[in-house]
Amino acid sequence: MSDIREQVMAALSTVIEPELHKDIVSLNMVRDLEIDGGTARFTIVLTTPACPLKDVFLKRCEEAVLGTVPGIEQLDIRWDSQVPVDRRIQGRLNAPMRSIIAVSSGKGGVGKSTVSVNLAVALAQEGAKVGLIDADILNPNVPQMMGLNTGRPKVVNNKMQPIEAYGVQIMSTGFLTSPDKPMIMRGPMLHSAIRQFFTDVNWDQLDYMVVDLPPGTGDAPLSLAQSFPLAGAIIVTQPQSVAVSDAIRAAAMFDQLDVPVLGIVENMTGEFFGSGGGEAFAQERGLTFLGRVPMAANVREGGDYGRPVVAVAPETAAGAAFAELAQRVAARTSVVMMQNADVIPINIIG
Ligand SMILES: Nc1ncnc2c1ncn2[C@@H]1O[C@H](COP(=O)(O)OP(=O)(O)OP(=O)(O)O)[C@@H](O)[C@H]1O
Repeated sequence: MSDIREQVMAALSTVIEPELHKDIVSLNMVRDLEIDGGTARFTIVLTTPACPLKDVFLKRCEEAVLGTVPGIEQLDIRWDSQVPVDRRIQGRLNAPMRSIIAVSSGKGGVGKSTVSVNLAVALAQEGAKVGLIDADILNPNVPQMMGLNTGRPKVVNNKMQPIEAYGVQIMSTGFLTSPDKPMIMRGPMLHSAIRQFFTDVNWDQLDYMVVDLPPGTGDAPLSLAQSFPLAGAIIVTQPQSVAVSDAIRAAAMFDQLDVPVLGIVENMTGEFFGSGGGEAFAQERGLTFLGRVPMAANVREGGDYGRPVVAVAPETAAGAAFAELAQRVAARTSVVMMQNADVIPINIIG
């Protein structure tokens, strides 16, 4: 029996993880192999629950094992996932989260908060544990976009309780102020307010913390991007060239700060703003193009009425675009994290 197990493992070690370019056995993604008659049963541990490659793995494992290991006629694969752990978060923030993803834009109004909200909801729909910090302290839009009008968060053990909607844990200054009494804060106060959102909130153990940064490349986004250990940043742009030139500035800012750019999202494509500017920019700079989201009435209404389109209309073009976007972001985050020396990959977590 152990002989067959070894043969199955040897066959599986020819299956290469397409994005990490290593075989799935040395990555320790194959666990708990059992042979039961003609069935090989095992678990594959992915680097994200939102993995777009499950079908590819299934097919490649079948090709590797069936017909090469005598007596094995079928595979019974169970799926599990472990998002890599960014150790800098424990060291610098002591906050219970594995990775932090910033959503940014070169200028205001391009749909950064809309992308943050739908990305967070889509990742949660895939089974990830997700938090969302609205770091746009002076113009917090996340509560409205998530349909939350809840008042102040409860305090438990001297920490605020995050407020949950659509499976996502959320913290925003929108919960602490009212639109007619906006917060007046200067740089250092803004900064310590956001730090408290990481450290003084009772977050569950999260796979992904999505941070909706303030727009642009001014002091506030710059100092935030600099002081929190980001796995990487997403840049949202509209397709037209004026918007793209602002996105170029955002990319340059992250380069200077040594924050990896996870990729470019082109939002509001269609007749009005056109299409393709964000993708062309990504190609020119050697950045990943994460996808485009069409300009659609249901996206705006979703924001206005607090019903994220990826949750309430996943079958529409915009809903499907956000779901695909989330998978690409998750896959890209794993790849970028695994290249970072401060990250504990799945092959060590055991
Ligand atoms: N794909 C889309 N189709 C239609 N409307 C959209 C789309 N994306 C965003 N919007 C709408 O555009 C407006 C601006 O979006 P949003 O608030 O997300 O932008 P932002 O970049 O976060 O802005 P800010 O600079 O204020 O933070 C909102 O009314 C939103 O509903």
